[in-house]
Amino acid sequence: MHKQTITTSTNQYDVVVGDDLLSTLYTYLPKAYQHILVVTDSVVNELYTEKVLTHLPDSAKVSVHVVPAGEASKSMEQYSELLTEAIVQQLDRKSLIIALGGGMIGDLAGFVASTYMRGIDYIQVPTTILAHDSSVGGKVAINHPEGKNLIGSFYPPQAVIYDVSTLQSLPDKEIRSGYAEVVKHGFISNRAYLDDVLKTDLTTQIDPIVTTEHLQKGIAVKASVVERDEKESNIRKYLNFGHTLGHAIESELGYGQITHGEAVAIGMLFAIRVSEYKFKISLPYDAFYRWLSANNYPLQLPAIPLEKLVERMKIDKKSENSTVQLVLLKEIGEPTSENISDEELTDLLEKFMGELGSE
Ligand SMILES: NC(=O)c1ccc[n+]([C@@H]2O[C@H](COP(=O)([O-])OP(=O)(O)OC[C@H]3O[C@@H](n4cnc5c(N)ncnc54)[C@H](O)[C@@H]3O)[C@@H](O)[C@H]2O)c1
Ligand SMILES: O=C(O)C(=O)C[C@@H](O)[C@H](O)[C@H](O)COP(=O)(O)O
Ligand SMILES: [Zn+2]
Repeated sequence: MHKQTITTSTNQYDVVVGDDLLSTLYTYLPKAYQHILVVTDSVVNELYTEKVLTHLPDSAKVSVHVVPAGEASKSMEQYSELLTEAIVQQLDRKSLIIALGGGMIGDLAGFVASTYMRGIDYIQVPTTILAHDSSVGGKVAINHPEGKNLIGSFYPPQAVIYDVSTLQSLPDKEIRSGYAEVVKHGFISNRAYLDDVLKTDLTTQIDPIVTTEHLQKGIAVKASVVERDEKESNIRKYLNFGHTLGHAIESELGYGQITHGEAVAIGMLFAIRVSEYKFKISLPYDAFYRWLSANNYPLQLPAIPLEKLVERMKIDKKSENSTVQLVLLKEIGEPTSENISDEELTDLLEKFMGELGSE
């Protein structure tokens, strides 16, 4: 078991990573709760809810709310249903929400926790590789049809309890999606970590020891950023590497048509190309492309009109005065955030989409 404490200017909480933590979940709760609402999705519910329920204290009243699996549930409708559930179950200010699942559940349940009665406690119990990223740092949100995560808050959990044995049941697509964020943490932090991650073969059974090491390093990268800039005034933007285009692709194709990580992978390829062009440098675009291709990431998209992508990118939360900001790399481990005009963005996107090809 590995424990890391996240300390920001306003908060402190533990991120505990280890095997079979679901069966000792109650020992990691920061305090005793009389009333607990477990929020999970329809897939994770079948796999892990019972284990969680068996190991919560008998003294607590526990209810479960199951949301349909998939990105489409990070919606106003599910948010509203969950708030109604919290009211019906009579959760009060001393109650706890347990977000049991991947990033979709963490973001949705965390946003409910941040707004119900102006904020109640919640803990993150991540069950995907991707959620090494989403469970840490306190960004919680739902999507709007116009754009990803447009409605949300910064609201840290009381604890993150990451039982990595749950990762054994992940389908290949979700392994790929999660590893894209691991690679992102490599690109924005250091070459040795990146090179190590790009040696991973995701087409064969993942090695739990190697993956756990990758996840712990990713969590450490994320922690060091959010500890210094919790509310994204400056360096937290770097965690958005690959996301400006990635989010535009997700919302334009329709939530859930492509996974978050798969879209971010394409976004990172674009950000690398733009970095090479802007800073007259060479980055490992080809090596990264080969790794993505060898691991079956979808690299050709249905044809999307460029102006639609540009419009979507302008809605991104980093934009100021409708000017798109892209996170670029001056070199591996040296991210920067740069404004880019619509004209330049359109030209660069056109070239990149041509290079990538469409379905
Ligand atoms: N808040 C943040 O900082 C942050 C960071 C990164 C991503 N995100 C968000 O996270 C979301 C993506 O998260 P995700 O990739 O975990 O998606 P997800 O939560 O939708 O999970 C992906 C799929 O895997 C299934 N699943 C989950 N755990 C499983 C397990 N152990 N075994 C088998 N199946 C399992 C789910 O039912 C779902 O079908 C996106 O909405 C993204 O915007 C947020
Ligand atoms: O924690 C962050 O900050 C990130 O940017 C992490 C991203 O991986 C994540 O997808 C996040 O939800 C994106 O944030 P957003 O502010 O662009 O919605
Ligand atoms: Zn992300």
